[in-house]
Amino acid sequence: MTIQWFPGHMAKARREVTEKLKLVDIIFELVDARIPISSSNPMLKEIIQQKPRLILLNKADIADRQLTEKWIAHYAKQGLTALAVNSQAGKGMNQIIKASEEVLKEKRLRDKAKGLRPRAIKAMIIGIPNVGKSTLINRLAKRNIAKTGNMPGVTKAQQWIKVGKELELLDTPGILWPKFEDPETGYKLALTGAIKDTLLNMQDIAEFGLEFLSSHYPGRLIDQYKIAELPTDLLSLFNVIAVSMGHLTNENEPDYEKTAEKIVRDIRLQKFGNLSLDDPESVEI
Ligand SMILES: Nc1nc2c(ncn2[C@@H]2O[C@H](COP(=O)(O)OP(=O)(O)OP(=O)(O)O)[C@@H](O)[C@H]2O)c(=O)[nH]1
Repeated sequence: MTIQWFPGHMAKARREVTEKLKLVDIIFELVDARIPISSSNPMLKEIIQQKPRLILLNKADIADRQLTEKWIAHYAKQGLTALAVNSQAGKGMNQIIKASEEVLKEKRLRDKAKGLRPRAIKAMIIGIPNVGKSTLINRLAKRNIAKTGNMPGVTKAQQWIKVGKELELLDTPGILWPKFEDPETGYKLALTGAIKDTLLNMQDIAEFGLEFLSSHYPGRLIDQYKIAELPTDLLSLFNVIAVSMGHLTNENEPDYEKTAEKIVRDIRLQKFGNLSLDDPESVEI
């Protein structure tokens, strides 16, 4: 199942998030550590207004560690706190509570000065489909609350979950749409499994992936497909991989469809190791 983000659906998603915003002190903006910008919502700031936000770079276990550090430093320069987390393994969960307290420190001091009793921080998770919202909720709750799956758009229910004494989390995340502005973002979302393949042309996705790998990780490309030397043009590279992998048609021509599927699958299965496709130095922010 894929959410088709028609204007009506976007307006509804926005309304739902705006409603829930009133209930919480802080937003946990969940993004994919491999594509922090491409997996963010283009209107988040406008939607949440002044609400404090903690950025969680999820799936950090399969992202390029150096780039994740670069992203954290990049956000810090903007006065934003970002944490690398791995919701699947439950790594970084304690830091989430500590960082929330830090982000809300001044507000909590002001509340104290007003004589208000300290209470648990109320939070909600917001993110695009398939970024790991349900997995994170289940990890923080230490039990299965929400439905998870490797398909965008499968989250339901609504209640508060106690996470220790300090945090209460809405059990239903806010789901917002990804960016659609440029084809590059689409390819990155497809390569990380955030959107369905059928929304884009498989050969275009593979081509983008190959171009990215040849410029950023040529050694891994050579090793994975046992290529002697990287051709400089993409068509020759496609041909070399097709031959090397034995993806040929009955006429012994390169089978572009099969080869493209193989390349995309291999990227998603981390056959090239940990990859991050957004770099704060090259992505337009
Ligand atoms: N490697 C890795 N995979 C993760 C992590 N967190 C979630 N996943 C996987 O990502 C996929 C999507 O996770 P979900 O929790 O269903 O994502 P969601 O954001 O709730 O998705 P929707 O319900 O579609 O909005 C699942 O296959 C998870 O196992 C993580 O930290 N690391």
